[in-house]
Order: sequence, then structure tokens, then C-alpha cells
Amino acid sequence: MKTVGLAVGEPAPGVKKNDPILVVDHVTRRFGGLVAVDVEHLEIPRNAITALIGPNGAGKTTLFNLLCGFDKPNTGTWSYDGKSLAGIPAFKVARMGQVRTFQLTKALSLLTVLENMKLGAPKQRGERFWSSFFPALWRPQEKANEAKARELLTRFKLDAKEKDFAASLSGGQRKLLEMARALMSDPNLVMLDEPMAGVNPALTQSLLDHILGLKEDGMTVLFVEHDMHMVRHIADWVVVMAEGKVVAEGPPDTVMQDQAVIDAYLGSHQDVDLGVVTGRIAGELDAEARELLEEIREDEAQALAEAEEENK
Ligand SMILES: Nc1ncnc2c1ncn2[C@@H]1O[C@H](COP(=O)(O)OP(=O)(O)OP(=O)(O)O)[C@@H](O)[C@H]1O
Repeated sequence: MKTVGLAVGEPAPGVKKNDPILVVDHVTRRFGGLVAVDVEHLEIPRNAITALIGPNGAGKTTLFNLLCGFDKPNTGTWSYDGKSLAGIPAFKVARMGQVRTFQLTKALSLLTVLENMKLGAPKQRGERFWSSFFPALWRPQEKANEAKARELLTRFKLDAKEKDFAASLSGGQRKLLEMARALMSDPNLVMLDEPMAGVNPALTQSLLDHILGLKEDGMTVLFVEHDMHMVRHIADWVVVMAEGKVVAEGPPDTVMQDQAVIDAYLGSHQDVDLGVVTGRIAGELDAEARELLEEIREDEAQALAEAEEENK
């Protein structure tokens, strides 16, 4: 079910949100002479699913890294839940309830699925110097983490694989593990890095359902994705970047009709299906895309009707 009524006023770059969880102001990041990110103002709505899209090199990953403390901007301020995040390292940002998924690196692939999960737990008492001398202090924590890991693995249908090396998982199962691991720290905001990359169609629906499930559980989701089908299908709000700037934002249906979005994609992203991206080019929308568009319109109309009913 789509969430509507997120912005105050008409959708436009930098538009205010009714209840923002992340607020970005004048954030820039340069690499030598290249301005990779130059965002004037951006608000991410709470308890909704926001997609960050844009052509290759638009600055999406760089902005993502800045927001979760993995990189430092040259200028600007940004806050999460009203608290400034400038200068706060990633592990502290995670403790504040904002986590991001990580692609399974080579090293992590050589750990078992359960070990990967345990790495996602917030405080590892056993790792603290003094408490490591007192197993009684960390064993209960270890047990609790393990129980939580198993619960999440069951939810993500990976429980039968807990002893397997992560390297043996399929692309889709890895994505599920990345998501499950992020949930070990009970986050409020989950940032997903290309959740659909390398996922075969058999697992697509399950992944989409899990992402929608995060919203149902009260979390906020922000993700970077190239798969426009997925963006249309599950995003409540879409932010479009090009050349470091936010060039458009709004509900998926509106934003993909926007001239700035069409220009951004026509400029440097020839490989995407423009019919699907813009919904404009007659004859290029395949049957599946048309069906999806219809579904989204119905979802939005229903959500709008319900919101109006509630406001009466
Ligand atoms: N560490 C770095 N050093 C130098 N240039 C960088 C670095 N990281 C990113 N860039 C440059 O910054 C620009 C933005 O890159 P970024 O990876 O954020 O784009 P993106 O929108 O995520 O692209 P893609 O969709 O291809 O992943 C690109 O021109 C890229 O080459």
C-alpha cells in the first residue's frame, strides 16, 4: 500500500515533508575538481519508502555514504531525527538507529550465515577489553544475539542455511542476508544499496515483500536502485539526482513524467528502458509495465481515498 500526502505542497526539489526523518542542507562533496554531490535541501519522509535514482555517476552512492557517516562532505549539515550527524562516525550513526546494508565482501563470504548475522548486532560486549575477562558478562548477550539472529533468519527463510558459508548463497539470498543483518540493530531507518542487483526473478517478490514489511513494522526505508520496475512498484517517494544535484522529487508516477527526469536519463543513461522510466513514449511500454503502472495508480487512488476518509 502506497503512503501518500508526504510532502507539504507540490512536489519539487527540496520540498518540505510533513514528518522528515533526515534533513540535508547545502551538502557538497568534491573529488578534486569534480563536484560529486551538491544538494541544496532534501528531506526524507519518515515511515515511507524513498528511492534515490539517477543516471550513472549522478552522486547517489556518494550521498548515501555521506548520510550514514562513511564519508565526510566538504560543506553542509544534515540531521537524523532532529540530531545533527556532522562529524559522527558510522558506528555511532548505526547506534542511533540508522543502518545501511553492505554488499557481502569476500571476507564476509567466508563466514557462515549465522556469523554474518552476529556481526550485525549493535554492542558486542565480548569485544570490549575489560568485559572480555568476564565471560559471565557477555555470554547472556551472545545468547540473546544468537536467538535474535535465528528469529530473523527464519523470517527471511534462511534458517536452514545458518551453518552454510555466505559464499554459497545465491544473489537473492545474499540480499536477504544483508537486509536481515541490518535488522540485528533494531534500526528506525534502513538504507539499502541496490537491493535488486543480482537477484533472480524467483526471489524478487520475496525481496519486495520484505522491504514493504519494513515499512509495515514502522521503519523508514531509503534505497538506491537502477531497477525502475522496482522503484515504481514499492517506492512512496522518488528522489532523482543528476550531476550531483536533486533534479526532481515526488511520488513515482508524477516524478517519472517530469521533464528534468527524462532529460537526465536521456543525457547519459541510454541503457534504461525509457518507455518504462518516463511512461511517456507511446508504444514502448510493454504489457508488464502497463500493468504495473495501472496497479500503482490503483494503489495510490486507494491510499488517497483512505487518507481523505481519515481526515474527515
Ligand atoms: N572516491 C572517489 N574518488 C574520485 N571520484 C569519485 C569517488 N567516488 C565517486 N567519484 C565520482 O563522483 C561521481 C559520483 O559518483 P557516485 O558513485 O556517487 O555516482 P552514482 O550515482 O552512485 O553512480 P552509479 O549509479 O554508477 O553507482 C562520479 O563521477 C564518480 O566518478
